[in-house]
Amino acid sequence: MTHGHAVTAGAIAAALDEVREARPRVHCITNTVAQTFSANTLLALGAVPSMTLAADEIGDFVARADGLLVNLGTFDALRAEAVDAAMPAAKERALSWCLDPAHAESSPRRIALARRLIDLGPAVLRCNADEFRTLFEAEPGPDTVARAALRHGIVVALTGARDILSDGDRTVFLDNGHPLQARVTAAGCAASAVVAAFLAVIGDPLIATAAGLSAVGVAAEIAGETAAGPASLQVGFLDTLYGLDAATLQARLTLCPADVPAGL
Ligand SMILES: Nc1ncnc2c1ncn2[C@@H]1O[C@H](COP(=O)(O)OP(=O)(O)OP(=O)(O)O)[C@@H](O)[C@H]1O
Ligand SMILES: Cc1ncsc1CCO
Ligand SMILES: [Mg+2]
Repeated sequence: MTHGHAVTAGAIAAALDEVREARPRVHCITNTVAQTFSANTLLALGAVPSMTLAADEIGDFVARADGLLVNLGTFDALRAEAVDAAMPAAKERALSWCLDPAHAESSPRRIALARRLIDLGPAVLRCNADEFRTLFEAEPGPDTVARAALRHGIVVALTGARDILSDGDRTVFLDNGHPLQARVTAAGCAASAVVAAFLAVIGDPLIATAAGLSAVGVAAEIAGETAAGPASLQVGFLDTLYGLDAATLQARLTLCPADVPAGL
């Protein structure tokens, strides 16, 4: 395991500016529920989404992309073929990609798929607590997240009221966000798309993940201050993400290192 730099508020704020400047193209193999909101979230951030799934052209899209998301929600035959057709191009481009094992807990097929894709080496696995429990057969916590990251050589980002992020060496908590996010469908899927955009630009995958999830969390938190419910949260989130500047992100960031015992 290579030891990366400390995950600092300054590095996270700088990452937002870098992503805005780079305008990365992010190809998303994602579920039918998440597609429009994820594309709008990427556009609000300043990234360029594409969503095509057809096996005979997805390779061309990925060949032009800077980032890639694979999300297992509504994982039908079209999406299964899309993943197989996309992977050679992603490998050729050496893309750092994000895996979202949406609803892995719901079927044995989904668990097997998620495990097969983890073995293909995503840079980041972004999951919720149910998905984490199912995939790693452990209760979510900083030590179990760090152990999963270390075992697979990836960043594991577990989201919820408190996000826990680890690359097996560095483990951090992020407390930004708003409870109404859990009442907007595919908020986590959109967060994974944002992580894919940051991975396309930022070389350190843990810093990319922390920056992506904190941009989402801070935007939701600000939007939540005036939202009347889930619908206005969703609208306000897109507007706030669009207008979010690095100084506001840095000022509102609630990041702290987690103390994980050595020798996992
Ligand atoms: N109670 C909460 N308080 C603050 N932030 C939250 C809360 N619940 C979720 N979030 C935030 O919402 C975002 C989505 O995470 P969540 O864990 O709900 O994803 P998910 O379960 O995969 O969602 P979906 O499958 O609907 O896309 C994350 O950025 C997370 O930090
Ligand atoms: C509701 C739903 N069903 C499959 S994917 C999805 C959105 C993310 O949970
Ligand atoms: Mg999810």
